[in-house]
Amino acid sequence: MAKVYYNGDVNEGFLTGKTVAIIGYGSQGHAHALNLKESGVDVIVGLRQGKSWEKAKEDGFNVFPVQEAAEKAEVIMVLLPDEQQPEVYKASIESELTPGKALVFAHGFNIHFNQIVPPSDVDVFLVAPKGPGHLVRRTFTEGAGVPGLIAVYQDATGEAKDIALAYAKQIGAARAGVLETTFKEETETDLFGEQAVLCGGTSALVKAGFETLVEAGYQPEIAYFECLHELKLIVDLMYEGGLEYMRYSISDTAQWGDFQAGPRIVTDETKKEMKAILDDIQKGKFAKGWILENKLNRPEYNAINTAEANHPLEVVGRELREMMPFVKQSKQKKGAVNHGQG
Ligand SMILES: NC(=O)C1=CN([C@@H]2O[C@H](COP(=O)(O)OP(=O)(O)OC[C@H]3O[C@@H](n4cnc5c(N)ncnc54)[C@H](OP(=O)(O)O)[C@@H]3O)[C@@H](O)[C@H]2O)C=CC1
Ligand SMILES: CC[C@](O)(C(C)=O)C(=O)O
Ligand SMILES: [Mg+2]
Ligand SMILES: [Mg+2]
Repeated sequence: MAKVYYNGDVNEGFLTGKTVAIIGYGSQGHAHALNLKESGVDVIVGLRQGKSWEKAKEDGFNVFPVQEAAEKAEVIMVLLPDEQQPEVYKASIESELTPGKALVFAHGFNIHFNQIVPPSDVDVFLVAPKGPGHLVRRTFTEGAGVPGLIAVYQDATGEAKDIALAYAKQIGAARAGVLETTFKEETETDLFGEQAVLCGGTSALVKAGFETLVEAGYQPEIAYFECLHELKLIVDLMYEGGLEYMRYSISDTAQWGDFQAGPRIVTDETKKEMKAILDDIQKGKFAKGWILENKLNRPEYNAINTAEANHPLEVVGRELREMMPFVKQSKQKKGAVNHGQG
């Protein structure tokens, strides 16, 4: 079994006396900055002028233009959107990477796919929470945490792994468990997970279920509750106790249906497609396409995004959630709204 690091295994002292610059104050950025600050770490934030700048200031941070923040810090955590990172790195971070500093990421994309090539005399590592930033923040405030991965790409100081572990501990990840990996493994598994299972696979499953019921004449509101709203309640049980606990809680009728229907939905064909998706990731085909899509100003991304927002599932869901004030809406992932509450 792999070594899993918990709080007691980690010496947070490796961050003592170091200033950490959090570059970006979005989903991950606000969570890392606030969790580190509340763990006693000296944190500054690097941004461009705009909404996030104001939000980070409201949250009590000293905020600087990216280059100034990178200049002031020993540990520079890059929490900008992946596609923005290479340009900002070239313009404002590279020049501030004096020997012995640490360049840090929450995802290995730009290092693994050679979009950022750091100098050899700095530490380069990643601390990648295995969960959305708003949950990294929310769980931390609740005394819990989201698991994380660390990986060292360059160890110029001889302390890169210890600093990575200390960072992971101070954002709360070692409360849940931290594993060591490589940039390659983190990048490929993260892309696969979000595409095939967590985001792509789940969204497609929910939509197909909703459409099947509505096309058969059932009420959209019932289809929404059945295929989307209740998914959270079912996944919560899996989170707490695996498939076993979910199946313990559901009826035996549902469990028999699960055994019979599941393999008809996720078939050998589906698994073959999953393997093809993984292959595209491993060979760099997905990365190449995403980089190109951004160079072209995201024509396909924007068109799909608009169509998805207008899908009947989303329309009916918005109306139903209005009547459920207890369902939190962390509305603007990218907009630094409601970051404090997750
Ligand atoms: N989202 C998640 O939960 C997870 C993300 N990651 C990784 O974490 C990293 C950050 O992702 P995520 O948190 O989603 O990013 P976001 O899209 O939430 O980041 C947006 C932030 O970046 C700022 N920003 C964007 N462009 C620039 C720029 N050119 N110059 C300065 N600031 C800029 C925005 O400021 P402004 O308000 O001015 O636009 C905002 O503060 C990525 O590497 C991602 O793969 C890893 C695990 C999970
Ligand atoms: C599942 C999506 C994710 O990988 C994440 C929240 O971990 C991301 O890139 O946002
Ligand atoms: Mg992820
Ligand atoms: Mg990801």
